Parts: sequence; structure tokens; C-alpha cells
Amino acid sequence: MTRLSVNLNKVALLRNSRGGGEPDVIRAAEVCLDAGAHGLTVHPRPDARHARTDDVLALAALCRRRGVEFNLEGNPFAPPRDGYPGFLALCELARPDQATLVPDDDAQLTSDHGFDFARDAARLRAPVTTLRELGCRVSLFADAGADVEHAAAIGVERIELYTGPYAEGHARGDAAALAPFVDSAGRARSAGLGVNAGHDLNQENLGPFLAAVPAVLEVSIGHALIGEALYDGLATTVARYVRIVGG
Ligand SMILES: CC(=O)[C@@H](O)[C@H](O)COP(=O)(O)O
Ligand SMILES: NCC(=O)COP(=O)(O)O
Repeated sequence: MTRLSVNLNKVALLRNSRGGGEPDVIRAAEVCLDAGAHGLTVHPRPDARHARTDDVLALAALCRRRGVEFNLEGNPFAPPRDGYPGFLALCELARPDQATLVPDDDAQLTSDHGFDFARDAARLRAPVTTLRELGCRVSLFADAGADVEHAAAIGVERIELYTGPYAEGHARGDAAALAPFVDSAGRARSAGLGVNAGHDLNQENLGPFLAAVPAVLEVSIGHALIGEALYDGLATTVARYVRIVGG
């Protein structure tokens, strides 16, 4: 079975746009878990535009209470900053079940590529060792077509396939967009790695992806899911306001 980990970055982003506490990340997290989500994800950025350190700690505690997995994403090489202690320090504080390492930088609007394993292997070894000593399963963000055999040699348990290009291909109706993912997932499994997937997955493209790429262990989904939740929840909410104003 593929497990769904809901990424709450976009709830935190909306809250941060006003200051204050609404929408409440923990309340949203509870709703996701009550609805059957198998875990929660956040990808705090050093500029704190999404989830902050306090969210990470509260979500980690919630996941422990609810007996579900907490997946924390980040770049282990991004320097600490005011309000962001650095990814490894954050993992030491929060002890996520899974740490997903992503090679993004501040200039990126969102994650848009995986590691170059041949080039990055040497510098990944130390953070991977530290995270495993903290008790985290470690997953590395990977492009379809990446040299996944090198990832296995680094000593991680999983890769997360970056599905942005698949989502774009699917939206264009490009049937060939799946092939590199099927191939990379197969090679990763042969190298002893578990396979996660994420980025820009949605209700349209997720089913075909999972049907074609066997044995995906976890998908983490945030941006589209929160957007779709607006459409699904807007009518109910507007109707409640209409009742309050007496309409
Ligand atoms: C690794 C990855 O793909 C996600 O963490 C993604 O970056 C989350 O979306 P945002 O960057 O929009 O928060
Ligand atoms: N690891 C991917 C993730 O957490 C969510 O990505 P997206 O659905 O927000 O694009």
C-alpha cells in the first residue's frame, strides 16, 4: 500500500501572510489525520515562509501522539539563520520518523530538482550518518533518470522521486512522461532502496502514476491537495456565512 503524507506547508504559508495563528496548522493536521492521512510532512525553509520551528515541534509531537509518521524535508547544507536552526539541528529537536534531504536553495520558489548523486555523494555521507544516528529513516530527493545506485551506496533507505516533470507531462497528455519514473523506481528497488514520490501530484495525475510505478511506499502531497480542499470546502463554508447573515 502507498501511504499518503500530507504536506502542510501551504497552510503555514497562508497563516504567515497575516501573522497570528489562523489557519491553524495543528488543527489542519488533525483534520488530515482524522480523514485517514497516514502521515504528515513539512518542508520548512530557512526564510521561514512556510512551517516554522514551532510548527515542526508541534507536528512532531502530534504525530507521536497519533502514532503516524512525521516526514521532515530540508537541505542539510543550508546554513542556520534567525528562527531556523539548520536542518540537522531541527531533526535533532523534532526526531522525525523520516528525514527527506532536498537540494533546494533560497532563490528557488519551490523544490525543482533532485541530487546529483555522483557529485554529491561525498558530502551527503556525514549528514546521512548523523540523521541515522538520530533514528531517522533517510530519503534523498531524486530526479527520474538519476544515478540511484550511487544513492544506495551513500547508505540511505529510500529515495523520493521528484514528480514535477511527470505532472507537467501528464497535464500535456504526454504518455511517455511515466517511463523514466518506472525505470528509476525499478533500478532503485534493485539497489535495495524504497521508493517515495512527490511534487505536484494531484487527484488527476496520482492514480495513473501509482498504476504505472509499482510499490511506491509513500507520496507526500501539499500544494494541489490544499488547493483542491478550497474548492471542495468553499461551498459549505460560504453557505454557513450566508446563514449567519440571515440569507
Ligand atoms: C520536496 C518537495 O517537493 C516539497 O517539499 C515541495 O517543495 C513542497 O512545496 P512548496 O515548496 O511549495 O512548499
Ligand atoms: N515531497 C513533496 C511534498 O511534500 C509536497 O509537494 P507538493 O505537493 O506541495 O508539490
